[in-house]
Amino acid sequence: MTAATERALDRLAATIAARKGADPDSSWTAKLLARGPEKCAEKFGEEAIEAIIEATKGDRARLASEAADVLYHLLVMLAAHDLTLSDIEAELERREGVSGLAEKASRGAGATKP
Ligand SMILES: N=c1c2ncn([C@@H]3O[C@H](COP(=O)(O)OP(=O)(O)OP(=O)(O)O)[C@@H](O)[C@H]3O)c2ncn1[C@@H]1O[C@H](COP(=O)(O)O)[C@@H](O)[C@H]1O
Repeated sequence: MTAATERALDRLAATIAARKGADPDSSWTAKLLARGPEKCAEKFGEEAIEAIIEATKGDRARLASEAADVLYHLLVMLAAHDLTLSDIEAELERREGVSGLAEKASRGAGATKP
């Protein structure tokens, strides 16, 4: 991830946080949040499936567009649960340096295929 992408993600997260409690008629984000956490999760799921479909087709531009939808809807779903990008970054930092293979072995999960 480039520094520019990080900044865009931070700005988007801040915009989404600012939409909490805003007038639903003034903003798509506010409208989605007003419909509740379950609706936000449903929309995230729909966008994830659209990204999966594009990933199987090989059109990188369309996949990038769908991936942007996924990130936006992920942040909205997290905001619906009062989770911030910082919360997720803290979890990612906690995992840094721990191989997925080692983590899996520590849980006694034997499979070696992803
Ligand atoms: N990044 C996004 C973003 N990505 C997707 N979307 C919206 O998410 C909606 C998805 O709805 P739908 O699933 O119905 O649309 P669809 O995926 O095209 O599906 P179909 O219509 O094909 O069924 C669309 O209206 C998109 O415009 C977004 N809406 C807002 N943002 C960001 O959030 C900011 C604040 O937006 P508002 O809250 O609307 O002010 C914006 O400035 C943007 O930076």
